[in-house]
Amino acid sequence: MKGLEYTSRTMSASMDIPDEDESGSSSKAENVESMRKQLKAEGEKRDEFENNHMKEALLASRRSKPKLASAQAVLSSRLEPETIQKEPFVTASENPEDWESNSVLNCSETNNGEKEKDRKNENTKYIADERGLFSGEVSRNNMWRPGQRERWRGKRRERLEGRAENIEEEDNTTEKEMNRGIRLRHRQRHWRSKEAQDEESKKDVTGLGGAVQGNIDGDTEMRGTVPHHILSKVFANSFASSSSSSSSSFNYSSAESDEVFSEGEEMAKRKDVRRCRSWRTFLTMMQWSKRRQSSWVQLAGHQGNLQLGEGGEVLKRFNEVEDTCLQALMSDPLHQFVPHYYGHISRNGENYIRLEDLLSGLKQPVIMDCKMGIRTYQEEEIVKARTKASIRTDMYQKMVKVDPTAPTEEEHAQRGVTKLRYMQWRDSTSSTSTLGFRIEGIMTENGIVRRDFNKIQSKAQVTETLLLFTKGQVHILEAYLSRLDALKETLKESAFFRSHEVIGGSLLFVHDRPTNKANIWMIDFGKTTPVPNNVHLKHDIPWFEGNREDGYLCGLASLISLLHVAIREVRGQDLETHHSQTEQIVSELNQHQPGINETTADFLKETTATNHKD
Ligand SMILES: Nc1ncnc2c1ncn2[C@@H]1O[C@H](COP(=O)(O)OP(=O)(O)OP(=O)(O)O)[C@@H](O)[C@H]1O
Ligand SMILES: O=P(O)(O)O[C@@H]1[C@H](O)[C@H](O)[C@@H](OP(=O)(O)O)[C@H](OP(=O)(O)O)[C@H]1O
Repeated sequence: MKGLEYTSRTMSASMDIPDEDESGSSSKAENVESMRKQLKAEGEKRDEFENNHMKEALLASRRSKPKLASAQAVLSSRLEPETIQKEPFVTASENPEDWESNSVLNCSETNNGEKEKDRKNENTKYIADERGLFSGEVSRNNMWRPGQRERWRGKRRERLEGRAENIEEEDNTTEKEMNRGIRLRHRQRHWRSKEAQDEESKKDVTGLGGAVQGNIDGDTEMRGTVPHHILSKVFANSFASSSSSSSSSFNYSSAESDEVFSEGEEMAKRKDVRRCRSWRTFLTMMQWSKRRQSSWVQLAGHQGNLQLGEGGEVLKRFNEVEDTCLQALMSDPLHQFVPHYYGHISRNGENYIRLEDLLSGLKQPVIMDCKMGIRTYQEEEIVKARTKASIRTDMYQKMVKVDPTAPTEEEHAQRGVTKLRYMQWRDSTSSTSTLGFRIEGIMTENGIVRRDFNKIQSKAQVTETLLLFTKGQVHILEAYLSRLDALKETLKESAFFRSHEVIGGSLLFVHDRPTNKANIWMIDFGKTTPVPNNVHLKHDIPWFEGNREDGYLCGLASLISLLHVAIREVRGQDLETHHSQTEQIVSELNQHQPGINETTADFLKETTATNHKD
């Protein structure tokens, strides 16, 4: 698992924000204060300018309705936005690489309750600070000590171009204070973004819908809001990480930014640079947007049920059962395994659940959807089949396509089957009934989607598919294994899991080589229902009608066990290769040094075996 990073909120909670150094002389404090004023004034102008372009960009993007790639599986965004999502805009690294990788890290934020509370308090403090410190007019020229301005400009340019680490390394207290000023501002913006996001989520949960217009609390900083839900989140993260880490890499570079401005030219050039930066921001934003939209895919499930929202979130057709579950899950230990729930939204008369896009920030996601449980139909389906069974032609056709001999004579004659019959047949011909899960679909690194796993049933076939999915990369298999172990532990503590029959829920496996991330998420709660208080589900015992058992833990245990098998297989193959290589070395040595004794040969074999094991 070395080197592989989880994208879970818990494990990625490393989005560190630098501690403010409270010490310092009063003159330094004055400098910082002046700096803040300076930054505030500059920032407001720049924000206004950039936001105008951002708005144009968003309008243009709406007009052009960005196409979503991959004909097989990617859904096109068919919805016209009615309203604009309100999120605070946070300027950020212009390097889209940073945005993407950090967007995933953003997730970490919701997991650590105490830490988050502290940060929020801190944030409140910063907002108060800013209101106090940044108010009033500032005369720029009297803010600078001789030479300080040039140094600062140089450093600022460097920072924008990708040498943030140098700034940190410079032993110049004044400039460090200045950078702290910037970080303070970025951090403040970051937290405002988060607060506004939280605020919006709350409104959504209470049923007010996702779209809110206007400023929050009349805060003047909110003038700079950009109606891009995810972008602001990503920007915020990007900033938090870029400002927090001295090793942040800004790969962005430009010809203009290499120039050193003279005093006289300074203002005009700065304006130009800002304009260029705005356009660059716009272009990179569009590129980013196009890229991430094209990587989103609906692998399994009802085609057309899901789509990528305007703001980058996933919109799933509203289902009250699922909505209720997601709300409950947000305050359950399982929330770290569930996409973040942002409430619901109405578009063109249709209601949607807004969910975190689990592929966001990934460049070449490889995905697998495993439907969990020893059955995929609810008990009510049995009742329906007994009472008012409707004959499904579509299901008959799906059945015949997989196995023409599957329907009975009667079913052939009526060219239809009941839903229960079809679902039971699906469960029994796949690994659902025996292993407690089945593979629904896989998308490979090159975007090819495969859903032809209907007949994969035996342990050997599943193991082979797991190896195909991970390309036999042990560190990925191990990362998944570890995540499943963590899920198993969390399920034991989950009140939600104890009290719900989970039918048709999936585990979404996602790994991404370029960003070195792997994760497993619980999705699809459309058929997850609470059981009466007197029913205590075990999730790992056989089902019979009435006991509501779903066998979710059977499926999890099978998956864990098969991942072990897959790992052993890869290791075994590696070991075989190592053995044959060692044999070859020994025989070559023997040719050159005929006296090589058996102990040396054994030692060599043993060493390669031990190395391999490590
Ligand atoms: N939050 C998410 N982020 C990214 N992709 C998602 C997300 N939720 C779902 N998907 C994609 O959509 C697919 C289907 O999701 P889901 O199982 O929730 O749909 P469904 O229509 O309810 O499925 P079913 O027909 O099995 O009930 C998943 O396989 C996955 O590829
Ligand atoms: O995967 P398949 O073989 O295509 O079969 C579908 C699958 O079992 C879905 O889970 C089920 O929807 P529900 O989970 O919502 O019942 C759907 O029923 P439906 O056609 O009645 O929607 C089936 O057609």
